[in-house]
Amino acid sequence: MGTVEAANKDANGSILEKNPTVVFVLGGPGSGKGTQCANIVQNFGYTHLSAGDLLRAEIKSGSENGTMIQNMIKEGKIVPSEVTIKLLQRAIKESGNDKFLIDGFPRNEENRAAFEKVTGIEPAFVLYFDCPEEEMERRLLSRNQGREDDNIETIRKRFKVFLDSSLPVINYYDAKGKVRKIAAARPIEEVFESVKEIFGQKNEKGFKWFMAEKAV
Ligand SMILES: Nc1ncnc2c1ncn2[C@@H]1O[C@H](COP(=O)(O)OP(=O)(O)OP(=O)(O)O)[C@@H](O)[C@H]1O
Ligand SMILES: Nc1ccn([C@@H]2O[C@H](COP(=O)(O)O)[C@@H](O)[C@H]2O)c(=O)n1
Ligand SMILES: [Mg+2]
Repeated sequence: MGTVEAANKDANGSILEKNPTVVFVLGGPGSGKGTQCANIVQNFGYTHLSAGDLLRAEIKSGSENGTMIQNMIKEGKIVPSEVTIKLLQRAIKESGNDKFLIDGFPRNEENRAAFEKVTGIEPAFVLYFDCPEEEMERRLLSRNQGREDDNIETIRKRFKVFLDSSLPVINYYDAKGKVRKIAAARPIEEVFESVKEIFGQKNEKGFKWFMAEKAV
């Protein structure tokens, strides 16, 4: 199968109608990915797909994978890619859109390689919210959304997984010139001003392509 066909394969191996634009939104737990994605959706017409939200919805749906997912999330561990990618592909197909913010994915090398292999999709770029742990910890402990993983014990495990498994994925994309790094330890509106600079400027492919070596 050629690249274009591979790029359009869905969860069942059938061919998707569109070849979507994908932006991966990465950053540590509590760095503000979900908050900023909501702003991007309002301003730039993307569909926001949070891998964590899709996994939590899968638990609630009573799926056969529910208990396994719940246990992984409680431990801050990464759910096998096969499960998460199926959820993402289904959401992409059901959205009817062709522009996606994929938030919290890929979280490790297995996520990254499996998504590329199964879908053939390369991200347009990777938005990386860079935030110190102390700030992320403060935010998570006062989020109050009833998440089972927003307790200090699980938060520490999530930070370790981020450093050990997720940062290498960000470094992988950085080496390909695809990372747009944002200094995230600022007020929400200020962070969004930097985000807008990245989404607001376009070239013939729809984006301003540049090397963001420093956080904007
Ligand atoms: N720039 C900011 N300044 C202060 N608080 C913020 C900022 N951005 C987000 N928050 C708050 O911090 C908490 C975490 O934000 P958010 O849920 O967007 O993070 P996240 O990166 O999606 O986290 P997770 O990976 O755990 O899903 C929320 O309560 C949110 O309101
Ligand atoms: N690619 C992913 C994304 C998330 N998880 C699990 O969900 C938890 C919460 O994710 P958030 O993005 O909402 O913080 C995360 O700690 C993982 O347990 C995953 O397995 N794979
Ligand atoms: Mg989130």
